[in-house]
Amino acid sequence: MNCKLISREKSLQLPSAVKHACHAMLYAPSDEKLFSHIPVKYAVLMQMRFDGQLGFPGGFVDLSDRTLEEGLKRELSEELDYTLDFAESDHMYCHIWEEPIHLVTHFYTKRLTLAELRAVEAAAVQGKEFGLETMGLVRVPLFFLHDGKGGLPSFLCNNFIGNARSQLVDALKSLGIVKEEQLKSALKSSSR
Ligand SMILES: O=c1[nH]cnc2c1ncn2[C@H]1C[C@H](O)[C@@H](COP(=O)(O)OP(=O)(O)O)O1
Repeated sequence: MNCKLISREKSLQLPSAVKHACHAMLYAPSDEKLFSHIPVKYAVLMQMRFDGQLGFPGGFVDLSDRTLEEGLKRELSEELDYTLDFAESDHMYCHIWEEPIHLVTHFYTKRLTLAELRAVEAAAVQGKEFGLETMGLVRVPLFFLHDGKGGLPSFLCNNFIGNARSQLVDALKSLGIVKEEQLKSALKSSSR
């Protein structure tokens, strides 16, 4: 992937021709159980985009947005028909891309309650972008089936936009949602 880590501070000093896009991983602790006995532990949201790739909700920051977080809030409200506030502390990291356009992608994570996350899911299907820009929110299967492939390893075999796949893996690791060893094994089986 043709992108490099850059600090948030440096990214904001780049020339105005460089575009900024913000995307967010919404997640919630969950007491749900798969097949009534496998604890799910967390619900993590991604979305199926219009182009058939998986990514996180969000999009380009406009000149009218006073801050990155305001741009993210506006994009989420357009895409998901749900209003969520973001703080600078929700910013996880950002990357600069030189090809195909000069772009900085900012990645945020936001912890919700399960009730809030379900409200986001319910609102999204009513949103004006549902079935158009956004083909639907999906929960990331975080479990591992006995065959070693089903669950997270299979999910990681999908097509992801930009660096959304590594954003997902980094967030699952840094937030302690999936253990490092399990992530390594999921990445290994998904590359076979
Ligand atoms: O989830 C993502 N993670 C990293 N980069 C992403 C993600 N989704 C899109 N992108 C990149 C590639 C796109 O060209 C830009 C803008 O994003 P997009 O969501 O398509 O923007 P609009 O909704 O059209 O504003 O970011």
